Amino acid sequence: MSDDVGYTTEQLMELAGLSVSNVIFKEYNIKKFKKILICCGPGNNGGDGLVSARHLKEFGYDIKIIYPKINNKLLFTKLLKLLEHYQIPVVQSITQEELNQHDLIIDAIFGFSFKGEPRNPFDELIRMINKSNKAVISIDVPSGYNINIGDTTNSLYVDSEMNISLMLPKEGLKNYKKKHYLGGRFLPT
Ligand SMILES: NC(=O)C1=CN([C@@H]2O[C@H](COP(=O)(O)OP(=O)(O)OC[C@H]3O[C@@H](n4cnc5c(N)ncnc54)[C@H](O)[C@@H]3O)[C@@H](O)[C@H]2O)[C@H](O)CC1
Repeated sequence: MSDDVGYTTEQLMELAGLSVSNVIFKEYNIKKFKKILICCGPGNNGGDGLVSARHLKEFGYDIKIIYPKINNKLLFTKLLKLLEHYQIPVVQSITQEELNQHDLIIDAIFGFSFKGEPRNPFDELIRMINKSNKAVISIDVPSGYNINIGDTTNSLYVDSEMNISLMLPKEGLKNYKKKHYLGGRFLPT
């Protein structure tokens, strides 16, 4: 699959994961934020998380991935294989206590294809992230946000301190008040 400027999803994901890693390296001092947990969802947003894991490990961070619903498409199988080579642990469930042992949490659970309210097991994971009081950053959109209207009353979403939008900020982030980066591939207008 490719977009209208000829990049494959794999290439765009690689650019996205690299951009995310560069922002984290700039913003989160490696001594203070050594241990990073990357929470990956079942779609391409989760794929961005899997890519950034590899780059962040190259930068020197200790990385662990929680990936509750593994995507069986070839692209994801290849990404997981690479992570094995990098000796990055991938688990399918985590306790609150284990999650709290990290210095920084990356929310790569849902991006622009999220709909409705987060379902099991991601609802519980989002609650655990919000309970942790750790630094949390979101990729593309805070998971659980309605991408058209943002956070809605009573909705469950990741309360991150920073968002890294990919390509262009989504409509729902119009009133986003936290730190906000733009990364990934910039499409010509
Ligand atoms: N070409 C691009 O624009 C690129 C985008 N990138 C990133 O990919 C995401 C969008 O990816 P996509 O696969 O379309 O969807 P998501 O990752 O957002 O999630 C889909 C996944 O989630 C499940 N799901 C949806 N709603 C729920 C729910 N309420 N509860 C539980 N599960 C839900 C759904 O079934 C799917 O399995 C974009 O934001 C960027 O981060 C890449 O960078 C590549 C290029």
